[in-house]
Amino acid sequence: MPELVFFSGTMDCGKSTLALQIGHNRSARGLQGVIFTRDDRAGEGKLSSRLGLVTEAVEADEDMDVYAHLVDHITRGGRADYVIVDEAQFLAPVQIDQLARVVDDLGLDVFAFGITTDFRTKLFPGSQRLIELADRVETLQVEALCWCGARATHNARTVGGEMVVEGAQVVVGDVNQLAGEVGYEVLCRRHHQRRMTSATARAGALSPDVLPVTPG
Ligand SMILES: Nc1ncnc2c1ncn2[C@@H]1O[C@H](COP(=O)(O)OP(=O)(O)O)[C@@H](O)[C@H]1O
Ligand SMILES: Cc1cn([C@H]2C[C@H](O)[C@@H](COP(=O)(O)O)O2)c(=O)[nH]c1=O
Repeated sequence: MPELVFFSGTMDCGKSTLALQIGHNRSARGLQGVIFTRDDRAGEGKLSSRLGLVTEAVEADEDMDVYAHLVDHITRGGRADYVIVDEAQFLAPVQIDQLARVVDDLGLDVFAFGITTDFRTKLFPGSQRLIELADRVETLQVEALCWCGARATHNARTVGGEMVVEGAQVVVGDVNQLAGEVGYEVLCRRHHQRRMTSATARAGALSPDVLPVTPG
């Protein structure tokens, strides 16, 4: 049975790498996929992984009907044996419904990859709809880690290493940005709740100890 599968996790946990691997393994067996993405860091119409691999993809603009695009592709004689969607959190809920229709009406597997929550721990609308509609939600096996060594479960947005909690939901960016730039850092829940990034934890460790207070 064809499935809609949502591979979800934090930033930097290997989602795009897995998307590329799934595509590679299928193309090695003669299958042809259609790859969609939206707002990849590498630019329009790209699916890129931090391991250095990149492939061409169809940019799923906000007003694209993904189902209609695939029907048109097939009608024109194009092949579509399966579908991959990276940065799926950026898709509109209606586009996730279209992906479900691709599974149910066109009989294709759809593998969607995306982060679940934004820098304020709120679900992205696209991810919410995927959780609602997917046949399976899979967590990636390779854990991204918080600076403390615990499994990273949340995404923080940072400016100069300090966590910010206000701003637009969508700001394309990366982890390990230079000081002063807007960037992201993955944290465990405890440190996300306490707004402790690796930079603020380091600064705290370097500050001189407070003198012990002796009862007078
Ligand atoms: N130099 C490296 N050597 C080995 N693995 C790396 C290196 N750089 C990145 N990675 C791996 O790539 C992962 C990020 O992969 P990527 O597919 O770009 O993540 P995502 O799409 O989830 O943001 C990291 O968690 C790490 O496991
Ligand atoms: C947390 C968060 C992330 N983003 C952006 C930053 C990146 O461009 C992508 C995630 O890409 P990755 O391949 O999973 O690393 O999402 C955002 O726009 N808003 C956020 O709150």
